[in-house]
Amino acid sequence: MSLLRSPIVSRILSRQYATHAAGKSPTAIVMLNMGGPSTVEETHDFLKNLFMDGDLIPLPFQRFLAPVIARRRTPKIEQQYADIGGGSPILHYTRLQGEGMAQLLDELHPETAPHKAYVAFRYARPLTEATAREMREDGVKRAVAFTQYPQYSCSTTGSSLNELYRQRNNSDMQGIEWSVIDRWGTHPGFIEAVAQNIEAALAKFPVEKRSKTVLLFSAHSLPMSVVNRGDPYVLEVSASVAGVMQRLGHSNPYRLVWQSQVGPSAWMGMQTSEALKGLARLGKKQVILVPIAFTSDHIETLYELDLEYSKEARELGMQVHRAVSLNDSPVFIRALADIATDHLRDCAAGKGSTSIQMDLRCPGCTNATCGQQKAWFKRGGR
Ligand SMILES: C=CC1=C(C)c2cc3[nH]c(cc4nc(cc5[nH]c(cc1n2)c(C)c5CCC(=O)O)C(CCC(=O)O)=C4C)c(C)c3C=C
Ligand SMILES: [Fe+2]
Ligand SMILES: [Fe+2]
Repeated sequence: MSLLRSPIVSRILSRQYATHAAGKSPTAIVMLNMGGPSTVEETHDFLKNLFMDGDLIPLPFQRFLAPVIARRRTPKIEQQYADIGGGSPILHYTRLQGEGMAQLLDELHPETAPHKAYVAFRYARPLTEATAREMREDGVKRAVAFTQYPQYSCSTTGSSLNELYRQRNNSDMQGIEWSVIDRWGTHPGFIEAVAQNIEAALAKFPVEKRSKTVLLFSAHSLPMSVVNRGDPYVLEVSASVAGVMQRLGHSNPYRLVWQSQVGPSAWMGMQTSEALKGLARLGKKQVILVPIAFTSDHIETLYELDLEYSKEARELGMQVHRAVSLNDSPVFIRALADIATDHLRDCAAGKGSTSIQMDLRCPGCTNATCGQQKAWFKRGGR
């Protein structure tokens, strides 16, 4: 079937036509995430943008060092994207999730309809500038910055919000009223979607082995320098794990471990790969790996968990399955729509344009942009 004739594409086109015909500018729901290279060739630009980001990796002489590090790292990471099928699926799934969410939102919150999902990535296309251009062309006057990181960190959601703030004087951004959905790691719909994927993975083990299977929740680690300045990410990931375990009725033993450390500094542990080795040594050989801090597949699930760690674990005689990522889960897409609905209702009720928690900077934060950004969003982006 040609792409243009597929039911999902024709539904989206007819919604866009209806919006245009009604002459009403859409309420923009801007899906913020880091992004990933959609093709292997985009890997270098992705890494360069990533290492240029002082909110994620503050480097001395950043403008000079970042391109050097990116170039050196590119061949290894290109190979990893080639090994997972030729690129990151983040854009594919973010668009799918956003379009599904916007459709549900039109029904759940008709007061602000029509809704249109936009994607603004921090390090890969579409970058914030391109998204802002698209929003101006659509005549957007009201926008919700909706982080796609369930748990807040200054190095992830904070970085995306700082970038939106830096772009505020861009002519495409003028006249837009903003509000922010800055975290949602304990939302019941998110918890339910993760729990259902764990149950499906548990079903792969024979009934008599199921309750002994260890659930190993794995999240991208953070440098200890970030944790120690009071970043809320570790606390919020832990809260997500607690929520999932409560929903599962504490049916299994579990741990939260951390993956994907980069570079020589100290990072939050225990590392996922070490935890698997430790469990093998203790004779706990049935494990389910559960990605808990990302909403779609990416290099950390498809390469690190599925290819690297699972292979190592099998060599230690372990049986390891991975809970699938949220990707196209309808339960998750409904959760996104519910989160956005609650937010739009709260805004209409005058309850503020960000969460109360977003107002509080990390006690050790010395990044002036963080403070200015929070104040700007609190004023509705004015
Ligand atoms: C919640 C998720 C993530 C946090 C927190 C996070 C922090 C963080 N990351 C780096 C450095 C790198 N991350 C890289 C890739 C990458 N990171 C995440 C998520 C989080 N990062 C994802 C989903 C991805 C992959 C994207 C995809 O596959 O599409 C990379 C590039 C890959 C590599 O070179 O290894 C780097 C570098 C730091 C320093 C950091 C906290 C400060
Ligand atoms: Fe990362
Ligand atoms: Fe900060």
